[in-house]
Amino acid sequence: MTDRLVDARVPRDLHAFIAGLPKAELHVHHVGSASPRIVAALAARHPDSKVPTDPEALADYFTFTDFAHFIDVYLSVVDLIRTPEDVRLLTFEVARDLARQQVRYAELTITPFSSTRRGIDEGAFMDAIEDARKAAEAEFGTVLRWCFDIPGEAGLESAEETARLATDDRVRPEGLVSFGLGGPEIGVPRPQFKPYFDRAIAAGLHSVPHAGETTGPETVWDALTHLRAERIGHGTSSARDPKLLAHLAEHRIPLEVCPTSNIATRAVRTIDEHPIKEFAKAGIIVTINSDDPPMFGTDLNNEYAVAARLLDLDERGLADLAKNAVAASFLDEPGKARIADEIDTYTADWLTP
Ligand SMILES: Nc1ncnc2c1ncn2[C@@H]1O[C@H](CCC(=O)c2cccc(C(=O)O)c2)[C@@H](O)[C@H]1O
Ligand SMILES: [Zn+2]
Repeated sequence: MTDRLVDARVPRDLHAFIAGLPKAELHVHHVGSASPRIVAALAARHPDSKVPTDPEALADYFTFTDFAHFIDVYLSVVDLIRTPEDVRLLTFEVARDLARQQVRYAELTITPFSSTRRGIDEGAFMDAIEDARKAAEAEFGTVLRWCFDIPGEAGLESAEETARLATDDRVRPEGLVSFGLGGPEIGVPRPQFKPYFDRAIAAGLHSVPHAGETTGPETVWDALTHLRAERIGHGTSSARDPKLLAHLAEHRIPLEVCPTSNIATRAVRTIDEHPIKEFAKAGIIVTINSDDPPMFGTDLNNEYAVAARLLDLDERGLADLAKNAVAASFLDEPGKARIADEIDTYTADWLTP
C-alpha cells in the first residue's frame, strides 16, 4: 500500500494487520484495475491513446464529476486494450497487484462485449484471460474466477453477445462462475435483462448484477425478482427501504460494498454518510470490495481500513469481514475452508502476545 492510501484515522497497527490479512475480493473490474504501471505499459504499446501515463496527470484524469463522466473515462481505458496480448498483460498484472495485498481469491468482472466489439477475436480473448489466470495462480498462488457482465447501456445487443459468450460451451472459459450487469442504471431498467440472466443461470452461472448504485431501492428489488440476484453489486440505496434491508438479511443476500467507489462516482456525498453501518445493523452480510481501485485512488486494503473506521472494527471484526467475503464467494467448499482457516490462524497469531 502506498502512503497516499493510508487512512490516518485508522491506527497504524490495524493497517499492518489488514495488509497481511488473507482476503477475497468479490467486486473488482478487470479494466478498472489497470494501475498507473499497467496503463503506462499499455499506452507505450498504443501511443495514440488520450489516457495520460504520468501518475500525477493520471490521478487528475481519474477525478470524476459524476457517474457519466466516470464511464466516459472508463471507456477511454477500455480503448487501450486492443490485442489479446494486452488482455493477457492486464489480467496477469492485476493478479500481481491483488497478490501483493494478500488476496487469495478474486472474482474479476470482465466485459467481453467491450473487447469483441472492438475487434478482438473471442477465442483469443478467452485464451488470454485463461492463460493469465493459470500463470497467476502458479506464480502468485492467487485464484482468479470470472464474472462476465453486460454493459447495460450498450443495449440488448450487448446482452445477447455476453450471454452467448458465457453459455456457449465452445467459447466460455473454464474460470467463469457468474453473470453480471454493469454501467449506468438510469434509463437502463433491469427487467429487460431477465431472458439473458435466465440463460446464464440455466448454464450454471451465479447471478450478480450491479443494482442500487446510482438509482433507488426499486432497482435492487428488480435485480432480486427478475434477475434472481444471489449477491448485489453495491446495493447502496437499499438503506432507503427498511423492507428491503430486512429481505436482504433474511434471505442472506450479501452486498458487495465498495465505499470509496461510491464517493468517487458521487453516488454518496461523503464517506461518513455511507450506509454501510445501516447494512451491518440490519444483519445483512456485508463484503468489502474495491470496484475500480486505481481509478478511485484506493485498493482493497484501504477499503478494509475505511470499513474498520465506519464500523468501528478491531482485528477480529476485520477477520470476520474477510470471512464474509470468502463465505459469499463462488469458490468450492474446500477452497473456502482453506482461506477461512488461514484467516483464523493469521488473526490468532497476530493477537498472541
Ligand atoms: N462502479 C461501476 N458501476 C457500474 N459499472 C462499472 C463500474 N465500474 C466499472 N464498471 C464497468 O463499466 C462498464 C460500462 C460500460 C458501458 O456502459 C458501455 C456503454 C456503451 C458502450 C460500451 C462499449 O464498450 O463500447 C460500454 C460495465 O460493463 C462495468 O463492467
Ligand atoms: Zn462495479
